[in-house]
Amino acid sequence: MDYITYGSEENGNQSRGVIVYEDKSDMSKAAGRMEYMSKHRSPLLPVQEKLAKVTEQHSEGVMLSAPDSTMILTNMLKFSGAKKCIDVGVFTGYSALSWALSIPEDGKVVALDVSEEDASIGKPFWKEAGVEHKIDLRIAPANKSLQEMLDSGEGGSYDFMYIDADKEGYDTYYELGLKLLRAGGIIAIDNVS
Ligand SMILES: C[S@@+](CC[C@H](N)C(=O)[O-])C[C@H]1O[C@@H](n2cnc3c(N)ncnc32)[C@H](O)[C@@H]1O
Repeated sequence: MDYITYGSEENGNQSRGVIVYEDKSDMSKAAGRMEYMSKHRSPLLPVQEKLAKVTEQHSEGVMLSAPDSTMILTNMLKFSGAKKCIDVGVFTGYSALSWALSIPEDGKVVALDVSEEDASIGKPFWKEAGVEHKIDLRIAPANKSLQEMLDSGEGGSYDFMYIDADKEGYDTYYELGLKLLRAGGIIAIDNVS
């Protein structure tokens, strides 16, 4: 995870800003920080551990969102009282699971991916965690799903968006995200250094 941006000028937010969270030009410092976080963060829930382990066996298991980075974001979701989230790039469902665990019972995660097969790996874990009712999985290119959400009048209503999919699509996802987020909402973007 590299940048976190807040809100949208279009939605009237006054406090838009960018935090550079990780400087990949100095990997030794980054590795030190990751080691510190791994040692001092709260433990993962057993269901998160299990899904992470299953994902590691996947031929593209390296795509799994880093549990340490994900945990920072889940804390932000809890502190900010987020209810409505968008997960762009589901893979085996680890990030969607983490957001769903961090929002209230009536919250929702709209989870977007093109691979039904990979996303289906996560479904039993969503169920085991008791959060499957919060996750609305949509299998289609994310730009199409995001545009449909805007067209159906959901602009300015989301609290949080996590972008972790095809890099070519990031500009589009970001721009559509700015329209879908409420003022003060958060967009977190993975791997953009
Ligand atoms: C790095 S993985 C996501 C990892 C996931 N966030 C996690 O928690 O482990 C990237 C995902 O983006 C998906 N993807 C690629 N192109 C896409 C597109 N155009 N629209 C939606 N998802 C896409 C891939 O199928 C893949 O599952």
